[in-house]
Amino acid sequence: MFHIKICGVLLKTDIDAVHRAGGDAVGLNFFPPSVRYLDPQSPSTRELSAHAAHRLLFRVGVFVNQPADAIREVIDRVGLDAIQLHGDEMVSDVAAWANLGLPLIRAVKIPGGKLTAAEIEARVRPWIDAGCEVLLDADAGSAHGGIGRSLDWDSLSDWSAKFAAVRWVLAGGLQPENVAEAIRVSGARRVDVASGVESPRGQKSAALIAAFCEQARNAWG
Ligand SMILES: O=C(O)c1ccccc1N[C@@H]1O[C@H](COP(=O)(O)O)[C@@H](O)[C@H]1O
Repeated sequence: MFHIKICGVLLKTDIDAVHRAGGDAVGLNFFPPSVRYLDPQSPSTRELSAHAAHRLLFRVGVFVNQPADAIREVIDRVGLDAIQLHGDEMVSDVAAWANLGLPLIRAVKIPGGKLTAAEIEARVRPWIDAGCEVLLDADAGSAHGGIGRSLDWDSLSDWSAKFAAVRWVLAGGLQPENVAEAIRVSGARRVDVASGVESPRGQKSAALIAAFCEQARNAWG
């Protein structure tokens, strides 16, 4: 689906920076409390999404606890390529979102500290079996995401080695300084970042986006 996703873009210049840096996806955030929130009713959000499509970037809509009907309205109005469910959604409800006809990415919140491969697998497996791709992020409490908290990459390495067929995305606390190490230790083939490429918080930095993408690509060789 993508290798490097820069999440929470707000401006066309952010999208141009992702394109220049060699990222292949952007996240459009539709969670109102987030500093990265985009109003789906605003014409500028549709223009932003169209600009990402023009740059051939994969557009992922980030939603928190939104019913399928509400997400359908955003898709129709803004244009998206995939849906990221980043709240407390229940796997038993997945059919409603699957009916929207776009790939589903489930953010699985992983608690801090060491976990066994079996403990991670227990959290991930129901979503994989329901047809979702999974993005592993730190538990951010009521913020749900985007707070720069890292996972225990060693634990992920044990899990991904045992369950090598699972396609997954590493998120949580990544930044230019640690993304190569995170990839090396965890074995991630895909990464996602929001706060780690911002300065100040909420404002994407073209220099940090470029450094992040370069470090990730170098780590993959
Ligand atoms: O970015 C946000 O504000 C956000 C809000 C609610 C749900 C998800 C959000 N972002 C996602 O969280 C991960 C991790 O963020 P960070 O890199 O640790 O700052 C991010 O990649 C987004 O997919």
